[in-house]
Amino acid sequence: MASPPDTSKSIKLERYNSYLRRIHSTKLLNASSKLLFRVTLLIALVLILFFTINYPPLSDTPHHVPTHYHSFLSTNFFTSSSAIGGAAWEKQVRHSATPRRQNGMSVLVTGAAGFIGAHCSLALKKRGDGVLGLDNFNSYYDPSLKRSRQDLLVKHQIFIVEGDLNDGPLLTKLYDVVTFTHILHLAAQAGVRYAMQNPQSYVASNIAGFVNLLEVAKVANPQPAIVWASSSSVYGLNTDVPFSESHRTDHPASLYAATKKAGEEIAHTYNHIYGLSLTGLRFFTVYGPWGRPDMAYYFFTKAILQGKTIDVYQTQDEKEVARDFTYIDDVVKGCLGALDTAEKSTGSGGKKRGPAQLRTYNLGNTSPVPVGGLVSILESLLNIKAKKHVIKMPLNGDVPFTHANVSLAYRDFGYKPTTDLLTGLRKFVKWYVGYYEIQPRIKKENGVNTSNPKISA
Ligand SMILES: O=C(O)[C@H]1O[C@H](OP(=O)(O)OP(=O)(O)OC[C@H]2O[C@@H](n3ccc(=O)[nH]c3=O)[C@H](O)[C@@H]2O)[C@H](O)[C@@H](O)[C@H]1O
Repeated sequence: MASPPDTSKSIKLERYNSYLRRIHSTKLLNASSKLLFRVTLLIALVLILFFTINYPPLSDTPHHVPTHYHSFLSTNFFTSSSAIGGAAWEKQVRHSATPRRQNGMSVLVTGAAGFIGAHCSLALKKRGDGVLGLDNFNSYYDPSLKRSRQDLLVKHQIFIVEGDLNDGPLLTKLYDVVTFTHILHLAAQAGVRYAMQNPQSYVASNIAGFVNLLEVAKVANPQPAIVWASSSSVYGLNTDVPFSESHRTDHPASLYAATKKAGEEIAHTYNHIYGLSLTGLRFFTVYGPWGRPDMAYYFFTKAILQGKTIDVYQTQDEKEVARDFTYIDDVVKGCLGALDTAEKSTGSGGKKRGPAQLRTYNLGNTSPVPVGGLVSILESLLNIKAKKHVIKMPLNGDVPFTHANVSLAYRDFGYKPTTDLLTGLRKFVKWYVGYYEIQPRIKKENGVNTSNPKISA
């Protein structure tokens, strides 16, 4: 009989093989679960990234501008202040916007850290109206000047929200917190000549930004009355003098002027369709303390003090170029007059309920001065002879002259400019040398001293 086969070896082998299979399958399982874990992690990260980019939380970021506007906005736009949307922030917003007098207004001032915006904000606050500022603090000119204006406003309990006109959710949020009775819309891309360098910034602020503001205002309940900054530049190459509101404005000389003119047409549309009360103010070369460094009177002062040459423009036929320079305090009175006489908007729920007020006014000085005259006044106030380089005006959007007829503004809200160029520039120079801590060779008899002057609004 054959001996039975020795199975012990094959059983051992089988057990060993099964052990190896188990180890192998466990390893496989481990490897596949690791892979699964990594893939899940990656998907989660991608999803988080996607939602963060497309739906940024309102409360976490002060600036949430639609991505397609990013290219229009200056890099400085992204400087941040306190987080928007929190309880502390809402408290500041409410406090700033609450009027302190009976029947006072609650005004949203856009461009509040700007030249005219800062002066108007102070004037409104001083008489007991509530003011909330909005400004993007862009770097078109030295933002530290805007910060200094902000410091001044903060001292007067005026809070400026740091944000952009194109930020719809932010504007909506402001309306959720405050029932504004009025908007004084002064935020804009200003400057005639800069439009050749950065045309898109004019479209972004003066057209897209304005439309965005009106879109939010039209659905507000109640709708606010809006007073906003147009410009004397809309008269373009008009030769009828003085410029009256009924004159032609369809031949602008710069893109800046064209965007302001577009603003006037846009205002007409929102008034017509939605019953928004709209008043456009055509400002004529506004100057004064805390002014804009991109304007001629300002950078001429700087250049004269530094002994640098200034370009003084002439027309092509060698005539003097002239401007109806208007002092800031006069313009502030005009802005407040326009706000005081603005009628209520008539729409509600985004629908017009009746005809609403639509107005346009010149706010000028009614007495043009040639640029040469401006330079002579500065020479005399600074007691320094300017190094003048008289050249023909380059084709840069400038117009040869401006001259306002202000009878409409006088009739409707008593607008009457009272400051001549010498008086206004004296106040400007006094502020300038104080602000920049300059000790110029200023004649005492010019009434300019170097003590640090206060804003005169
Ligand atoms: O009323 C307005 O709606 C506009 O006013 C202002 O524009 P303008 O009236 O052009 O003021 P501004 O630049 O100070 O030039 C003053 C004079 O100096 C001449 N000028 C200028 C530069 C130069 O180098 N040389 C020179 O002679 C120049 O030819 C001009 O005659 C605002 O900037 C603008 O934002 C808008 O608000």
